[in-house]
Amino acid sequence: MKARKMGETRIIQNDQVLINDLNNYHTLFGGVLMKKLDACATLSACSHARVKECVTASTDSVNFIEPIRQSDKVCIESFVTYTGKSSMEIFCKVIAEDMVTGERRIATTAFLTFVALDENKKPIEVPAIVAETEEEKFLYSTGEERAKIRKLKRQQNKDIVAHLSINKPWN
Ligand SMILES: CC(=O)SCCNC(=O)CCNC(=O)[C@H](O)C(C)(C)COP(=O)(O)OP(=O)(O)OC[C@H]1O[C@@H](n2cnc3c(N)ncnc32)[C@H](O)[C@@H]1OP(=O)(O)O
Repeated sequence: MKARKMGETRIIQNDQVLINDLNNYHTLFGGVLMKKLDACATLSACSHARVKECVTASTDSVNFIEPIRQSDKVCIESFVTYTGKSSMEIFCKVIAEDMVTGERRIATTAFLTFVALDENKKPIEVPAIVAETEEEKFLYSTGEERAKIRKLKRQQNKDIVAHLSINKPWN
């Protein structure tokens, strides 16, 4: 399977901040942004795997670094930064740009893990990824460590799930 360049998986979405997407503090709702990240990351994953279905397996912490205001333009960038057998790590970078001053700042970052599925909804192998720019090379070189932590967290979560009740809370 031929490796794909990170740039080929890069999705860029520019957006305005709509009034209905604001919270009580007049900044963009975190949940609204998370939905946008998931949508961009899906396109990055599918561009890499070239299959019909790529599902979100997990999301690492979403880091809300700076609030996003209504006067900002929001630019979401997502691209594949690391791959396993069937899984893909997608990095999302959100830049808020003040539309009056033009000042740009990193507002949010997140890593999401997607899994490519075949026609029978089973995990299917994905191509390797090739980093080209300095930013891409840094993200790739630190990917193995993040993958290890994720594996550990998955196991921890399995232990938690094994202890969860599925009884109706009111019984
Ligand atoms: C775009 C959307 O909105 S999709 C909707 C939300 N997402 C979903 O509904 C997905 C629901 N979950 C699932 O279908 C399954 O749990 C799957 C497909 C994610 C994993 O299926 P499993 O049968 O557990 O597959 P398996 O154990 O073989 O793991 C497949 C790969 O996923 C990775 N993986 C599975 N769960 C996780 C997780 N929580 N975090 C990170 N990676 C994970 C595995 O490490 C493995 O990677 P590799 O192939 O690169 O080694």
